[in-house]
Order: sequence, then C-alpha cells, then structure tokens
Amino acid sequence: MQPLVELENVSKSFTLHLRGGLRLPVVSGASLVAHPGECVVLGGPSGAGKSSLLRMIHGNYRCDAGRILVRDGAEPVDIATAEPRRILALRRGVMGHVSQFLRVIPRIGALEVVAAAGREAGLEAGAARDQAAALLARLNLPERLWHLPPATFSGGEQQRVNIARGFIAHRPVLLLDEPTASLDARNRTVVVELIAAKQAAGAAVIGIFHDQDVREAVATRVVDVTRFAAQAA
Ligand SMILES: Nc1ncnc2c1ncn2[C@@H]1O[C@H](COP(=O)(O)OP(=O)(O)OP(=O)(O)O)[C@@H](O)[C@H]1O
Repeated sequence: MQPLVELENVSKSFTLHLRGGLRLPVVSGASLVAHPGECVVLGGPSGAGKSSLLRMIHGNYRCDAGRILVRDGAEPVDIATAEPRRILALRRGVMGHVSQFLRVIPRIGALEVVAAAGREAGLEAGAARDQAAALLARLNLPERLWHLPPATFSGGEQQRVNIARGFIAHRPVLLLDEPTASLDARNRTVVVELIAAKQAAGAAVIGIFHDQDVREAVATRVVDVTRFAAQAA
C-alpha cells in the first residue's frame, strides 16, 4: 500500500533575525511514513520539534532540506517545493489540520464557522449545515451557543468548534496538533471515536497528543521525534 504522507530526510533550523541571525536547529534527517488507516503519533519531550514537524507537513513552515510527499490521488506532491497555490489546493481537498486553538472569525456563529469549512472542502450547502450540526451535537456543544460567534467561548468550547471544522469533510490526510488539550474526559472520548472513524474510512492521521490515555487509544505507531534531534551547528 502506498503511503499518503512520506517524509524523507527533512531538516529545519529557525533563523532568529532579532538575534543577529542566530540559527536554531530543530530537526535533522527526519523520515517517516503514514499509510491509509494509520494514526502515527509524534512523541518526545517539550521542544523536541513535534509541532514544527506537523507545521512543515502542513506547509506553514518551510523545511531547509528533504522531501515531504503528500499523495493527491495518484500524484505525490512535494510540500517542500510546491507553490503556495498548490499547497492551498491540497489543504482544501487532501490535508486537514486541527490546531489547539481556534482562529476566531468575528461575527460568524459557531455552526456557520463549521459549515463553511465543509463547503470549502466541497460539501453542498445543505449537507455542510447538517453535518456541522451533527458534529457540534456529537461534541456536546450546547445548542444555545450554535449561533453565537466563538470569540467568547471557553477554551474547551472553542476547541470543539475547531475539531468540528477539521473533521467535517473527509480528507485523506489529517494532522492533529493537541486537539484534546482543553477537553474533559467525555469529549476526549468523542474525539478518539472521531479519529477512529477517519482511520476506518482510510485516512492517514498524524498527531500530537499529550494525554497518555488518548495517545494509547489512537496510536497505531509512536514516532519519537528526539531521534531527529538536530545537532547545533
Ligand atoms: N517560529 C519559531 N521561531 C523560532 N523558534 C521556534 C519557532 N517555532 C518553534 N521554535 C523552536 O523550535 C523548537 C521545537 O518547538 P516545537 O514547538 O516544534 O516543539 P514541540 O515538540 O512541539 O514542543 P511542545 O510539546 O512543548 O509543544 C523549540 O525550541 C522552539 O522554541
């Protein structure tokens, strides 16, 4: 079976321009694959480079060397060299990303925020709205909040809106950066079930989960990112 995501010898340093161009190596020679149906959990201590690696796959951070191949149908696209427009198209149809925090859009209600993500990923308007409602209900977001903008929601409420946005459409690759950090046990269980459903539908999931129980429930494989620790130049 072909992997949906394949990293080959990926390296990255941050250049701190305010510190006279100081280079801070983060990862070096990082290689990993994620196949359909897998949930690869990135492990390792704080600062090891887990989020940076996930952001490189999503195309938010550029890598300095190596290849990051994400399969779009039969075609592998190298995120390391792809045009921004190609990466945006991949994000619409192929690669979802759920971060810990919701980037709040002013004045738009929670249900519409989630439905809009569904339409962007190709769902028809009615289906997007129905699925948005179903997901918010599944994630126990009280209905009285559905038409309010999430700006004033609690951390856990915002996180559930964010999860609904990321899960509404089926994309073959799903990147999860601590999606359960602010959730209570009941909602963590819901997210574990949602992840399992994506895997069953053939998605490749790559995620960071600090919660040990969640990690054990979802991981088909744990990759310790410290093995990619970069040596200071
Ligand atoms: N934009 C940035 N500019 C400079 N340094 C950065 C930047 N992003 C991350 N770093 C540094 O890269 C290193 C790895 O950070 P990263 O967030 O990837 O680690 P992590 O393993 O996800 O940590 P945590 O578990 O605490 O979230 C850290 O030393 C961090 O300070």
